[in-house]
Amino acid sequence: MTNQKKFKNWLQAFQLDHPLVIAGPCSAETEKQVLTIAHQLKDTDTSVMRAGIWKPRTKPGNFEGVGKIGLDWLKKAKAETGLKIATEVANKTHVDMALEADVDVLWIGARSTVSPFIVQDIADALKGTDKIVLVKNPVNPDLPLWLGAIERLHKADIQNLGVIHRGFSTYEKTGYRNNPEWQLAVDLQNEFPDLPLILDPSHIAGKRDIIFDICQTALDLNYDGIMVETHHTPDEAWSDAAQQITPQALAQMTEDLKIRKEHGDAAEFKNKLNTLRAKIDVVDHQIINQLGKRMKITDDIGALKKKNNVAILQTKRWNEVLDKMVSEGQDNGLSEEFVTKFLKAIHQESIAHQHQVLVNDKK
Ligand SMILES: O=C(O)C(=O)C[C@]1(C(=O)O)C=C[C@@H](O)C=C1
Repeated sequence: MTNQKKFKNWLQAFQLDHPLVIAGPCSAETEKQVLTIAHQLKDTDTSVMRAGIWKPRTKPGNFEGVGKIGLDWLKKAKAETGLKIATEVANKTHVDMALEADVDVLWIGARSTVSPFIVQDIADALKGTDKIVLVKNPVNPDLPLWLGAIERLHKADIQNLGVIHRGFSTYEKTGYRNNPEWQLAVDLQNEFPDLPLILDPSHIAGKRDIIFDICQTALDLNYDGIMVETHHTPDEAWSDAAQQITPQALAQMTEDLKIRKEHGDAAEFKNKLNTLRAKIDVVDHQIINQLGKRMKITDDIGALKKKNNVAILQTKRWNEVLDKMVSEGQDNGLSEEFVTKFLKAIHQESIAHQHQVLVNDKK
């Protein structure tokens, strides 16, 4: 599958002068709840109302969605407000019911995207549909797996495709419910610049207070839209209460978000940008050179260790290096998360170099 301009067609058909907004509750709970939220969303930038009908939950015993009846409530919401409607599908039965209810946008959840079997079943059930089908990233940060799912749908002749970035599971504590790993979405965008890319800030954040910042980052990275979990009484929501915001908060947020253009034309802007990019090129060059020098020193240490029969991994020393650099990083405006990741990558490379020296006699 290669990038195609026509991937953008369905998005352009919305004729929006702002990013696409998909909003609505994590789960449809009651008819009254769905209709109340729909009417409140009608007065915002929202074009599509979302609601989970079947909810994949980590543990059994939690609320697992209202099922088919929720589709009737969504249909009613569509009839009363003119909003398009969206829900998650995870198997052929869901797909059949959603198509029968004339759901406009169907998305495949992160827990389904991980399984090529599930994705293939859904692709087969959706074959040739003109509905919009969005694929959430798999729970694990695996770009080929994400792309593979999109390709399966593309092969099933589904024309209106897009992706949703909802962040990735991690064992480490990061301050996010699901780590954004922005680089992965940027890599996907580089390969498929015309495939609409929607952000799901709710699942990345896990809590309300950082949703705005996550959305702004995505808009700065040219995302095409946002899908935000929205509830008229978020604290009383039956699922994911902490990450839902009110339709009023959503309206305020979309007003405050800055939409930046991908390209600027003014000559002055171009000149200044070129100057700043030239400065970045110089610094990047220095970073790579210095890293090369550091690795050469590592090789020397490797040779010394070999002679003295000392192990490569020196945890105590490494933790000292890490602590010192995290603190220096903070003085230089670099987050602990970034410095730790950066140094871990250096350490791995260092170990690989020494391994070459000790095992393969490189030096
Ligand atoms: O100090 C050492 O013993 C090294 O080999 C250098 C180094 C590093 O890259 O800084 C590499 C591996 C060790 O685990 C600790 C530190």
